[in-house]
Amino acid sequence: MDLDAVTKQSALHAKPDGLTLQYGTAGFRTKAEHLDHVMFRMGLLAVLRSKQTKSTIGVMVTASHNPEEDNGVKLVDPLGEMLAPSWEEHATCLANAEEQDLPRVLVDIGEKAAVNLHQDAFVVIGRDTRPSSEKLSQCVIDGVTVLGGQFHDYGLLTTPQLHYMVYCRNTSGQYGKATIEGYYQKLSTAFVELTKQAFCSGDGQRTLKVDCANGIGALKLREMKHYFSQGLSVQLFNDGTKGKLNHLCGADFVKSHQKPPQGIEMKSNERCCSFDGDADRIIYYYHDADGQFHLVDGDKIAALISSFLKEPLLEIGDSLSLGVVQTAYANGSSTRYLEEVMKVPVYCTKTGVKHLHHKAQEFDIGVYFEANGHGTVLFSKAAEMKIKQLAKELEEDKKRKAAKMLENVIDLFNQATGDAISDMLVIEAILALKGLTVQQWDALYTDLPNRQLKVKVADRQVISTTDAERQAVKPPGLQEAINELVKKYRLSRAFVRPSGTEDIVRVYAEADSQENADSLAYEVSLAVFQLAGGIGERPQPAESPEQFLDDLPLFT
Ligand SMILES: CC(=O)N[C@H]1[C@@H](OP(=O)(O)O)O[C@H](CO)[C@@H](O)[C@@H]1O
Ligand SMILES: [Mg+2]
Repeated sequence: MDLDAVTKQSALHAKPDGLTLQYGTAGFRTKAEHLDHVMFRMGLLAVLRSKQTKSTIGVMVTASHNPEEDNGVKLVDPLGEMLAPSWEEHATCLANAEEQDLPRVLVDIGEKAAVNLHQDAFVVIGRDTRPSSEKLSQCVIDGVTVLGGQFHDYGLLTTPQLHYMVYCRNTSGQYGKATIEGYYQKLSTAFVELTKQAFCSGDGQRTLKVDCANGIGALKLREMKHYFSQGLSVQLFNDGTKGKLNHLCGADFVKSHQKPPQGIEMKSNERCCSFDGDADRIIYYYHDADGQFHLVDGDKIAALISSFLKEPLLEIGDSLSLGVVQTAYANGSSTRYLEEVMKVPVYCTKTGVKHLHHKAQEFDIGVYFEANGHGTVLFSKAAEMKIKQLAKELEEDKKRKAAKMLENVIDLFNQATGDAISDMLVIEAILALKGLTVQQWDALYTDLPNRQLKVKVADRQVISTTDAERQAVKPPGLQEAINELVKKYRLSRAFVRPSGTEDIVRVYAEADSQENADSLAYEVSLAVFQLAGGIGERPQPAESPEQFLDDLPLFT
């Protein structure tokens, strides 16, 4: 390592005094103007990680669903998965080192992680459409270059596309071609193959309205839609030509406000969906004939996919294990439906896709979705080989068809991470094959009314949790208070946890009616405010439930 060169270059990306940041649930996120040094240093770290794993490492510049003025960065590990937890710690140390300590911290990480510095390094970089992203990705490149790493800058990509590129490059192209064209072709071929049957049976062409959150999803979907246009016609809204990124639109807005985005024309019973700002989440919704809004969220996506997969799995007669992974935010009705009606085992992990992804890897087929629409389905290598073999060998027509169908499903899902475009195509294929309308899909089960709130406290780390974040162990008395409040309502459940991406505590409550879910959420917020050091205004009862969401400024 040429540490003099690092020191010199680093001075051009100097760290603001006193700024400390944490590698959180989804990497570093804050106001874009504070990220120059973080980007440079993540370029350095990506080189070390690449040398250590002897693999290509990805760096994605994005702040997903957060406001346009924010930005962020995360590293992608060799098989397209999130950075290993021990390296998250290195990332935090490196990002927070004062200028004069940087060389020492760098050497330290190299030693602790036993990095062979003579090894070559290769880093791939992608960025979203934020105005700050281009300059910030140049800072990453400066960091990679000063440590002698090679790189390929893909420029504008969705987050899942960058994960895909990393996965392809580290499996010598076996997963697919590491180009944008390769991504489009792999997914659309699988989609067209999968839906051939449905469209032969005269269902005709289907249309879907897509709110692209004024983000990267719009650019990429516009390029891609020609590849699958015989099977599905997508109409793009909030395509970034006018509106601001994630402002009053996108998957996060729709899910948390439980209302449609601005900028989309919805006719009754039309199927619509929203991506988030970096196109790794998707949420569906529609207006019924009475003009009532219905949200079809990540839990319902998991239910649709699991019920679809069960059939061909039974047909091929091989006992491949299927499991569904959720978080505590999953609607209670969805868990009940999956366990009691679908008879599939359901597991709950901590919030954050890396936890769900990890758990889903334990099954032959692991379905995981956060309620907010981030998820995918993972097929173990063994399951994939088995299915491919059966698709080739089986004589009996029905069985072979089922295996072929599963083969295409494997190709259509992004095996590296949740992907709005890939999930959209899977969902559209399932609806077409099953002849289901969005209303019929929505009717699989009825969501329990629920409410999510945010509470500001002086230090959110005073709350610690256990049991996949469903129980608070600290501060003393908080869990007891929640238990008492929950007892007052029917079909009720509530929990609190410090957010990993915002400087707030999140409160979740569900109950038999919206009114009760709102009051329970309010009462629990008050308990948090009182017992966990609330600051600012005390939580108010929900005159307009949205006031809670709108009043609190995002920290990220
Ligand atoms: C309740 C909720 O939606 N939490 C989100 C949010 O995490 P928090 O730790 O809750 O801030 O951002 C994460 C990253 O995008 C996402 O994985 C997660 O689901
Ligand atoms: Mg996202």
